[in-house]
Amino acid sequence: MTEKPTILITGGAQRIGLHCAQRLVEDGYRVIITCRQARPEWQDNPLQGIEVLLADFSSVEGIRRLIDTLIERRVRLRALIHNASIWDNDDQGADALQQMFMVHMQAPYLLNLASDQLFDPVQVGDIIHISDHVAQRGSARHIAYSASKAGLEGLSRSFAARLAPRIKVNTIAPALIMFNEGDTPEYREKALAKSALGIEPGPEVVYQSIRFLMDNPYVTGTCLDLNGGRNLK
Ligand SMILES: NC(=O)C1=CN([C@@H]2O[C@H](COP(=O)(O)OP(=O)(O)OC[C@H]3O[C@@H](n4cnc5c(N)ncnc54)[C@H](OP(=O)(O)O)[C@@H]3O)[C@@H](O)[C@H]2O)C=CC1
Ligand SMILES: Nc1nc2c(c(=O)[nH]1)N=C([C@H](O)[C@@H](O)CO)CN2
Repeated sequence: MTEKPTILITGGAQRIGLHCAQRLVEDGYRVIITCRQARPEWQDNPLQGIEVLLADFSSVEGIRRLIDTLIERRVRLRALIHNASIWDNDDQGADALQQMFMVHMQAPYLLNLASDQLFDPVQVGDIIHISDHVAQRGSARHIAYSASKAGLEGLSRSFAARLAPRIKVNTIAPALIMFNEGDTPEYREKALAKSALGIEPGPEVVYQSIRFLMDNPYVTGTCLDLNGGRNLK
């Protein structure tokens, strides 16, 4: 029986990453996700068809440990989705920028540099970076976050040039996709009003964007704006 193509999603234990992992399993892929801690609910309800690798990107050692594990297991990736992210304000100053640099730039950078040992040498592969609409415009309340996401978009363009034609490399830049539990009604109303379409679309639209990029043989080095017309207001 032919082996299922494998997709790695970083930070895939919750929210957008987990939704996309579950949808890709439904599509017939073998999916590996990373997280820092296994969820207690997995004891009684293990994730179906999803392999979990523990990985903490707050240190270079933690990133390299993940890469070494993938190489030791001779994983051959069809796609690598850089989804892991810290969304925090700038109250922690230097630590905020350092940690967001590690997660949004250092981890994608080191994993992408290892792509010749991680991807199937025969079939075309995809690397997809999940950025944010604010990367290109800045954000007064999330300076380190938007700057590190802008760095991620720069990495994406450079790796697209370096890894072509074997691996397509792209970015998806969402605006609001899904709120967090603690978001107040006032915050939600304000956030919805920022885009022309004014909706909280949910994680399916990110999955649809991933499938578009994976299924299209002629798209690399691009950034897919997934923002509900946030730029129109
Ligand atoms: N939600 C939204 O509306 C929007 C999201 N995005 C982007 O989409 C992507 C997914 O968003 P969302 O699902 O809300 O993400 P989350 O805020 O839920 O974070 C995703 C995962 O990142 C992982 N992560 C955080 N720090 C580290 C670390 N040091 N090492 C390893 N993993 C880490 C966490 O893993 P762990 O399980 O270990 O805690 C977490 O589960 C992100 O890149 C985000 O920036 C962009 C615009 C809007
Ligand atoms: N890692 C994360 N990044 C972002 C999140 C999140 O929850 N985790 N949320 C947003 C918001 O949706 C924002 O776009 C509007 O509230 C942005 N990035």
